[in-house]
Amino acid sequence: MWMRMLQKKETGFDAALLKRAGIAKDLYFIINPAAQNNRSLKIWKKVETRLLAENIAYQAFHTQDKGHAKQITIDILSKTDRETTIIAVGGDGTLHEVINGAAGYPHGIIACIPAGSGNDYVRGIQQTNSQKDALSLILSQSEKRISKVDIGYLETQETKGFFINSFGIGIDAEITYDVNHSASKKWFNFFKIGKLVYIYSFLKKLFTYRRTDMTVTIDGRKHIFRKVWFIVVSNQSYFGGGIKISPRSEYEDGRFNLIAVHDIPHIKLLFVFLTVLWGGHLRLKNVSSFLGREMEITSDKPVRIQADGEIVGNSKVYAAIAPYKMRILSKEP
Ligand SMILES: Nc1ncnc2c1ncn2[C@@H]1O[C@H](COP(=O)(O)OP(=O)(O)OP(=O)(O)O)[C@@H](O)[C@H]1O
Repeated sequence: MWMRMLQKKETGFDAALLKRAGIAKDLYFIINPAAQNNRSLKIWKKVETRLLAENIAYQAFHTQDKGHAKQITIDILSKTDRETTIIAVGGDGTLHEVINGAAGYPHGIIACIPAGSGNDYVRGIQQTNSQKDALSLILSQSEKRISKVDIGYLETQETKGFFINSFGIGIDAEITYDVNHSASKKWFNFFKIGKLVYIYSFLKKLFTYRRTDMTVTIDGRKHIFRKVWFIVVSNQSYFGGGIKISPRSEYEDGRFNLIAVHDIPHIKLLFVFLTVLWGGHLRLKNVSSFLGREMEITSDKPVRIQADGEIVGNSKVYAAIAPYKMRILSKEP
């Protein structure tokens, strides 16, 4: 009976119901129905079927708009001090919002059922991009699977908040903007090749993007890069839907890895992306790599900035490792 009541609740909140169910950690699923061009709902149906079959108590909330996943997360975590697992059913954008809602609540544990187009978080941090494995991980409720992961704090002229994967300034953010506003994303997702949309957009931007000079300060030390294609500051290895741009990133070491790709011709940029396949890009002369806790980047001309695949600003960004870690569920690498 209580199971049925829990499943029906989509917008309410009643921790007492879960307490009566007697489970160690409360489970809340936040589903973004718009992720992967609405395919996420089919994924959620499969998850729901398994939850029902295994008689698992949970609550589910569907987001109604951008920003809603953050608000739902705050609503859940601010009303309890019980161990609470919040599961984003969506892509990196949904997870970005959940992280922003959960930051500062030590009883929150974050997980993700991959249902987006790129899914860099599950690839790099959760360590599994299989929906089935992700759900098993969530249902195992094992303490051993909870890792304490760094998150980044970021400020631009337009916004401030947290990120978990990376942020980037330059052509990567222009591609992010293009992908999120193009009709082609729908078609790539339709044919289940969602991450190829980034490559398609990259090829479109390659000959139109205007490189700019950027000034970077890393833990107080200043560097100037000329004709920058992009600078990415990573907490984990992957960005752009599976590109292993930052293979040396460790998400528990209290440092970011900054990679700047600068002052190279168009054709060589293609070569850089080929060498990424085996990590060879880090040995190229105009690919610079630094580790640090605090970074400030200023571009000479306006250029977009993305964080976890969401556009967060233009031209100037400050970021630092946040003072607290995020508890996340992850498979052993
Ligand atoms: N109900 C909703 N309607 C429209 N957009 C929404 C809704 N809920 C969330 N969003 C927004 O949808 C956007 C895309 O979500 P998300 O990034 O999770 O999926 P994706 O783009 O398919 O995946 P990825 O980022 O991994 O490529 C996010 O910016 C999020 O804020």
